[in-house]
Amino acid sequence: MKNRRLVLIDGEHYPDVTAWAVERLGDVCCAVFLGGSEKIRDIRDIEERLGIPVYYAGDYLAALARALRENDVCEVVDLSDEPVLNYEDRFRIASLCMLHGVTYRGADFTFTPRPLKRTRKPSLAVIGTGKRVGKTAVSGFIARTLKEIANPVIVTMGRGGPEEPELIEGDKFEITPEFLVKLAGEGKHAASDHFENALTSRVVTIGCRRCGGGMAGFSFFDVVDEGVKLAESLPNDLIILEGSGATFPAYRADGYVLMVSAAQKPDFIGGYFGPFRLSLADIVVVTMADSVPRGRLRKLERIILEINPDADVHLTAFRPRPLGDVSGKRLALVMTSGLALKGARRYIEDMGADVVHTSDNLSRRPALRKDLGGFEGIDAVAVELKAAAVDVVTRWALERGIEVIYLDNEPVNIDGKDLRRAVLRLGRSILEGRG
Ligand SMILES: Nc1ncnc2c1ncn2[C@@H]1O[C@H](COP(=O)(O)OP(=O)(O)OP(=O)(O)O)[C@@H](O)[C@H]1O
Ligand SMILES: O=C(O)[C@@H](COP(=O)(O)O)OP(=O)(O)O
Repeated sequence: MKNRRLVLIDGEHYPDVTAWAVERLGDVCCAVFLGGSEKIRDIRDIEERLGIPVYYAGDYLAALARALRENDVCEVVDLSDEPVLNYEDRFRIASLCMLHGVTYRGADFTFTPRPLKRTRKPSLAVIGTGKRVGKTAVSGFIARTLKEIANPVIVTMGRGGPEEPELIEGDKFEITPEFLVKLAGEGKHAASDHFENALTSRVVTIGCRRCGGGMAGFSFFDVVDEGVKLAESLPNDLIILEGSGATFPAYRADGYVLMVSAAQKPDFIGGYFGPFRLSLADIVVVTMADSVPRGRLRKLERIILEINPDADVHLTAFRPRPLGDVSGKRLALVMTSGLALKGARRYIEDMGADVVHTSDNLSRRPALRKDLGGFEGIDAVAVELKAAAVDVVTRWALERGIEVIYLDNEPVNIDGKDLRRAVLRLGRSILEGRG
């Protein structure tokens, strides 16, 4: 029965002290010995004193993983402490507990995962280690790629999403600037991910709302369950579950693609709850890999493969994919960051555009409005469908009769591998595995 406890113990406590704590806890089915030898002679002494199985291995995480596989526990209680465990150790243990869906509780902390539900239809989760790491860009790429073998629907969960799941039949109608400005006029976040995915990939999308995000990746409140229920009722045969920021839907998907930005602090990938997300991943897409030195990329790859040796790691960069013709036009180019702008500008100019104005303030409305004031003599504005792209930029352009060309970000491999083939392989294994 799932209300039993596993305790973490060490040799820095006298066996009598550990036994006393186990007695006070109650309902303990087994223990994992983490190390330390100061106050014990032999692990078998502890096992005899406690009268429960004690798991032990050179690598305590391996011992804990085995104990969790072999025992149906609801929580792991940490009766250890410094110097056997430090902060890094505890976050590695916490990640493993989240992966197994069990609570990790210590003297002054508790990490509790949300139960991961299963979708009835085959599902693929597209999650990330942070905001703007490329989930939406890659999720759209995945949807366009898997349209070759499936009929996908993308369920998103943005902080600007609707209270009731909103169905956008991106496969049936073209999303225009006028349509989006009308939505913004109704008070909606018209740059929300479900609009962006429908626009860039011409697939069915369902927008949901979430508020708050924990450290392991769970949102505080969301309406994803209702969104998945709607997706299950549609004729689509594959559900793509897109995360938001560093949170992701509380579902055990059939496959995972994890986005990691090369620009993020390595500690956030290899530490805290990075190992939890990395352990879920079938494919790890390192985005913006062209914006950091090779040595840093190699270090990031080492971190990823040490934690998940089976992950298929792809080093990628983004290339702008205008959803309209930019050639021969005098353009204002508007994006969310200076790095993005620098990366995209030359590709847009190689397509024959004359970029005469730029702004990297798409997420900073006052500065963006100031930049717009200086956009003179342009034929069109090219803008990502994010942040203030509709309620500020698109509205400004339409009021002046200026064309709006939305930009998608297309992931391209810079490591000689083929992300498209990897996605097709994963998609096929999910469909066949659940077919
Ligand atoms: N060459 C580049 N270098 C750095 N950043 C880039 C480059 N090209 C595009 N970008 C940025 O990468 C980001 C990818 O955004 P995207 O919305 O796909 O991420 P996300 O993880 O889905 O974000 P959110 O959590 O907001 O949904 C965009 O903000 C884009 O401006
Ligand atoms: O509200 C949404 O759908 C997304 C995208 O909106 P922008 O960030 O692009 O404005 O925000 P998220 O909460 O995922 O960061």
